Amino acid sequence: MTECIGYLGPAGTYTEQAALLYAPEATLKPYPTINAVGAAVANSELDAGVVPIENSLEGSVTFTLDLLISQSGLSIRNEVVIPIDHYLVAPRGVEADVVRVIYSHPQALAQCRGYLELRFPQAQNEASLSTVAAVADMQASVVPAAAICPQRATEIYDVQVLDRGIQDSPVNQTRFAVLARADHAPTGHDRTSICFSFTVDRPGSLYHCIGEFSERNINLVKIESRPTKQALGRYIFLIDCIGHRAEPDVAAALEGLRQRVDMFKILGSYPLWEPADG
Ligand SMILES: O=C(O)C(=O)Cc1ccccc1
Repeated sequence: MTECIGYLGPAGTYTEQAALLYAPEATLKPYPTINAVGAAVANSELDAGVVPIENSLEGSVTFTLDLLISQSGLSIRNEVVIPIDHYLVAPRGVEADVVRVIYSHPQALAQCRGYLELRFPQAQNEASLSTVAAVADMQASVVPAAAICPQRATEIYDVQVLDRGIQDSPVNQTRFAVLARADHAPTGHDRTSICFSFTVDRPGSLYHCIGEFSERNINLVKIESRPTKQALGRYIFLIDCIGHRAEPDVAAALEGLRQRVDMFKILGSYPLWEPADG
């Protein structure tokens, strides 16, 4: 049966591109927010959902991290990485020198921060739910507006392209997570994502947790923290390591860590993304 896969829409977003690359045969369904995609996966309305998780210029997409931390019944089943090339568009007849508002997804605005400060110092930046929602917001604007969007959106909407490649670095890649109710079976080239927190703050707590991996020669590829949202200065740590949770060394490290912490959650083991050109 064809899989039904949700994504942060509407049609034309970078997330849709990632979903198409991941599952060209699937039925794709757009959702307005990352949380809506997560909820639809968790309640079985969807087989899977694609959401952005990390960008090479801007770092983590915190909405997605917070969703993974808080929503039960949700795992990462795969990852997809695509290059991001931003276009600046305006309604036909609106030239760059009259633009007063620029709409986009907060990640896209952040990835073009330097360009916007240099070229549009007077324009106000406005957050939209996605880069394609930004084009609709721009068209509804009563003041002259522009939007930062993917090339695909310039084909879907009747807009004029003011500029392209406007991100602050030519190397701009986003990693997307494919969310499902279960993670992936081992492939031999996997990554595992976990999160955990401590109730009591003691010297060396985090050091000993990380030691569980280094003792077993397991490579950590990401570590960061999010606020618990319960008290200032209290954090949930997120770690990615190489290997699958079913591999004996990884399983032992995870068990060792679990015994050292108060909250522990495996967000998923899934195959490492392999670029098409190897
Ligand atoms: O808004 C989009 O098109 C998205 O898919 C989110 C996003 C925004 C900016 C870079 C990568 C993904």
